[in-house]
Amino acid sequence: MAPTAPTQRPTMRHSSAFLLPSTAPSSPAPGPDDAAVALVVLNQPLPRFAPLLWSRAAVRVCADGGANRVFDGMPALLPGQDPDEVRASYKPDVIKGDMDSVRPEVKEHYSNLGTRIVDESHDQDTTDLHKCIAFIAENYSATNKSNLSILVLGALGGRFDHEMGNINVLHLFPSINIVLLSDDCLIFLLSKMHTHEIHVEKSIEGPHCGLIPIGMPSTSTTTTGLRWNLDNTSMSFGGLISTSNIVEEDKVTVTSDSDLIWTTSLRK
Ligand SMILES: Nc1ncnc2c1ncn2[C@@H]1O[C@H](COP(=O)(O)OP(=O)(O)OP(=O)(O)O)[C@@H](O)[C@H]1O
Ligand SMILES: Cc1ncc(C[n+]2csc(CCO)c2C)c(N)n1
Repeated sequence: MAPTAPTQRPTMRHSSAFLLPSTAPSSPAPGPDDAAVALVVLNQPLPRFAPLLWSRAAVRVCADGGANRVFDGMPALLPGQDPDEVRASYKPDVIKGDMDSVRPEVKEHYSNLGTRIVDESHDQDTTDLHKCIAFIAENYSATNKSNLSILVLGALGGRFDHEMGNINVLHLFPSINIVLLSDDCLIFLLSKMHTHEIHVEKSIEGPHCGLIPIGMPSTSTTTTGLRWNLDNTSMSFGGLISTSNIVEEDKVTVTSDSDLIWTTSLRK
C-alpha cells in the first residue's frame, strides 16, 4: 500500500506589529493586506499601549466595567492633556455586557456622546468578553472576518476565573484572530487547522514564550525557531507542556494536531 501523504495545512501568519510605535524604523506603512483592528477593553487597569491601539482600531468596544477603565484610565495615561478633552476623544463605539460594573455616570457620559449601550443583563451564562466578541463577529461580514484582528486589553493578570474565561473565549471563536493582552504578555490560539508562522517582533516581545495545550492533549506538535523545539512531540497537562521556552529566531513555526495557546512576554 502507498504511504499516506502527510496532512497539508494552510499556513496562517501572525505578527504583533500592531504594538510597534508608528515611528519605529521597521514599522511598515499600512497596506491593503493589513488586518482591520477591533479593540475590546475589559475591566482591568489599561495597559500602557492602550492609547496607541485605540488610535489603530476601526471599532472600540468596552465590556461592561471596561468603560470605567477608559473613563478613568485614558486621562491618567495622557497626563499632559486636559482630562475632559481626552474623555471626549476616547469615546467607545459600544458598551456591552450585563451592566453590573459600569458606573451610572460613566454610562450616561458616553451615552450622551453617542456610544451604543447594549444591556444583556438577562444573560448570566456568557461572560462580558464573550458578549463583546459575539457582537463584533455579528457586525463584520464573513469576507472581512479573515482580515480582522480583535485585540483584548486587560485580559490577564487579574482574577484566575476571569483569566480562564478569557482563554475559553479563544476556543469558542477559533476562526477569529483574537489576541489577549496585558502589560506583561500576549496570548493567542493556534488552531490545529493551520500551520502557523509567528513573526516575533523582538523589539517589543520575547524572549520568553510558551506553547500550551489547554483544551486537550496534543499527540504531535512540531516547532522551529525555539530554543527547545518540539519534534512530533506529545504535550498534555500531567505530562510535558512548553513553558519558559525562548524565541531564537525572528520566525517561529508551529504545527500540531490540537489547538494550542501561544504566549510571549512583552518587553517593558
Ligand atoms: N480580574 C480580571 N482578570 C481578567 N479579566 C477580567 C478581570 N475582571 C474583569 N475581567 C474581564 O472584563 C470583563 C468585564 O468585567 P466586569 O467586572 O464588568 O464583569 P462582571 O460580569 O461584572 O464580573 P463578575 O460579576 O464576575 O465580577 C469580564 O467579562 C472579563 O472578561
Ligand atoms: C455553570 C455556571 N457557572 C457560573 C455561571 C455564572 N456566570 C457565568 S458568565 C456570567 C456573567 C458574568 O457577567 C455569570 C454570572 C453560570 N451561569 N453557569
